[in-house]
Amino acid sequence: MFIESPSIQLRLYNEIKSVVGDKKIDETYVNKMPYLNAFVKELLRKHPPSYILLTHSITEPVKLAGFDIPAGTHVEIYLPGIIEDPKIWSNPNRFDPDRFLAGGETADITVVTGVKMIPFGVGRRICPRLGMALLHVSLMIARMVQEFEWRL
Ligand code: HEM
Repeated sequence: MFIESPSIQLRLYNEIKSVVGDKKIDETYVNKMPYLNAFVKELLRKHPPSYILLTHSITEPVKLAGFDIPAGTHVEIYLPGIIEDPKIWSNPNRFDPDRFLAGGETADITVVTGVKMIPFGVGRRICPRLGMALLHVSLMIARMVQEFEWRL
């Protein structure tokens, strides 16, 4: 997304430059970069690596969104139902890291305080390596932007 948007790429680059200088970015800097963190969050909101989470099997009859689901049913969670819902997000189809900055929208990716954004799933089977994944995605993006200027 930063390749399509030079202004986003420039903000990422400027933040890296101001925090890291000429050193190579490593994991110790990632928490000091609010724009990078907002960018990665928006990336996982708008373009989660998988649009359908892992299948879950219903162990006892349950009502979901008004539907009676019998035990034994396999349930697929389709993320665009949440990602594209204007009741949940303002301008949901717009890629906009700023939505997470300056008191704007919030989303708890660990899903402790609410289910709004679930690229890593939710509940007991939530991705156990969520922290490691966030760090690696952040570092990959930051290194790409630090080393090169990307164009379409
Ligand atoms: C951006 C990267 C990643 C994303 C988006 C992601 C997403 C997910 C999702 C959606 C699930 C299913 C949760 C559910 O059942 O509802 C999951 C499960 C899992 N993930 Fe990840 N994951 C990522 C990276 C990783 C990494 C780096 C590791 C390990 C080093 C990992 C290990 C696992 C394991 C072991 C499970 C199964 C957990 C269980 O069923 O109890 N994931 N992940």
